[in-house]
Amino acid sequence: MMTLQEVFWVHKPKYITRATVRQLDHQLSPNKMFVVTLLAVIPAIINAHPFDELHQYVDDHVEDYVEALRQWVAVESDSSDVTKRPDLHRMMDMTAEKLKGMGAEVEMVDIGTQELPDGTTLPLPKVVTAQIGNDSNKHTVCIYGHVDVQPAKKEDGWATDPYNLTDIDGNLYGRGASDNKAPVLAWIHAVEAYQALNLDLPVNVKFIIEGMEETGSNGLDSMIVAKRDTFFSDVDYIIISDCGWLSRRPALTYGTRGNCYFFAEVEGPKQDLHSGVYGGTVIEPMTDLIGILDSLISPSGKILVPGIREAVAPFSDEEWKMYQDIEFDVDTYKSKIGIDQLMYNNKVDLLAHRWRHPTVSIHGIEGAFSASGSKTVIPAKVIGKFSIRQVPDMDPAMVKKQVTDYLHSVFTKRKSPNKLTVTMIIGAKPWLADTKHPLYEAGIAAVKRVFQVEPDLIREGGTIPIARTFQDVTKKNIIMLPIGGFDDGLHSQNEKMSRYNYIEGTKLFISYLHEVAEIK
Ligand SMILES: C[C@H](N)C(=O)N[C@@H](Cc1c[nH]cn1)C(=O)O
Ligand SMILES: [Zn+2]
Ligand SMILES: [Zn+2]
Repeated sequence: MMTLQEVFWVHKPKYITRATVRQLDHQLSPNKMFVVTLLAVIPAIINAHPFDELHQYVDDHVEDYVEALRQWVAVESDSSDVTKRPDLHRMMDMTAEKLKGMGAEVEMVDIGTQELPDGTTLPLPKVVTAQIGNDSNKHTVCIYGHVDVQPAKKEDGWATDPYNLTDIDGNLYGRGASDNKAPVLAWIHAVEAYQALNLDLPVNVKFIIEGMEETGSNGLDSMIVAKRDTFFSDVDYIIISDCGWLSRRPALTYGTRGNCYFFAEVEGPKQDLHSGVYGGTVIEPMTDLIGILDSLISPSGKILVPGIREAVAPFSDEEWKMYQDIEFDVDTYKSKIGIDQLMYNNKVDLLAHRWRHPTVSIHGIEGAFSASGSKTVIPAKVIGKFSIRQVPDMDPAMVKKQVTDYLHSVFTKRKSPNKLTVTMIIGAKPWLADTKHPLYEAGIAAVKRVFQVEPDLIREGGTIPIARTFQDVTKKNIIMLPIGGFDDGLHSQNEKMSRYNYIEGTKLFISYLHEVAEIK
């Protein structure tokens, strides 16, 4: 006769823990009334809920999780600053070590070099891939995240040192805390919790953690293509947690905008000039640049580049209805960002322009005088940096041509002797998922278990450059399962991750792994 332990591992009831089975087996196997007793205990065993055990484990390890985040935030892994590249390499090593420490099969994949504007090359940070579990009877999920960050300096207006995680009133402040270090750690801790309690992981788990997301995921597309028939061959689903909720209500994300990032360089005299001595005689590169940048968008937010607005997929009644039902308070939004007047006054228009319309943002001008104080200079060469967020059905290749042709035509009308060069350095496509896919049902169930509410189904205005490549190359379904708060201040001063979102988010991931395993 089978022991109770064997019976249960064969039939795998939903909520059984190994510990419970071992204990009962020890108590019951000598009993001649085995079958009768077994029938009697089944309901009790089925109700033995490992989530309580797992969630308790998470609650017991909060300070360890905060310490792990502190160590990661301390690394200035800014992918946009080449002088920080050694820190970025160290960050990738730390990520690999953490995954190795939990018994994962880890590889650090060399994705080549990056060409800098001066023609020199620099090694890209290696991509960390990892695998935990290889059971062909289970689904396999691949969790994607990034451990590079946006630039941050205390002088930018941070209240605390951006690289020293600071705990104030339950919020953990630090660059990269929410984007994307805490969510990556939360996934690792979710898997660790199963392991620590000797619970069978419900699915096989793979990780892909990169270090160039914030600059457009350089080198990652080709790695995905190269690994399509190896690393990805047994992956069923891809999970990304690199975005935030829209309100205090948890959310599942089904779309991201893409991004086309441009450099417009205007070159004039061979060096900077005294504005008193030369001003009025030279045609200034900065004036030309401001003129062409001003031609991109009207004060009311209308994109003026011909062809861009025409490419946008129409806004359907169904979408309008969906947006109408989403929890989003316009006044809270305004007060969180500290403005009285927005481009639009109503919720639906605001959400639509945040998620499913393109927009132009002007980010900065390299070569322009920007320090405090007054310098009377005519900069000789300036590079305007702007981006256009992409939505269905825009095509970055088309946008590149539209923007380049348009800026040259505006520049030509100025009859300037200066030289204009337009380059598109990032061309990331938008991504959209099918919310009817069981991955989303699983997300709803996991959110309900942990937060006792239905999640909102939302889109993300930001870009996860690799999302669309994952979809197009691997043909796997993707879900975005955010745990960031709506007010985390990504890319901004005083970025934070709340303890609540970090810890309850870890529990959400624990539950989600279980729900994904249930997908037929
Ligand atoms: C949403 C994600 N956390 C993020 O911040 N992505 C960046 C990626 C990007 C796009 N262009 C350049 N970098 C973003 O949306 O800005
Ligand atoms: Zn991110
Ligand atoms: Zn980011």
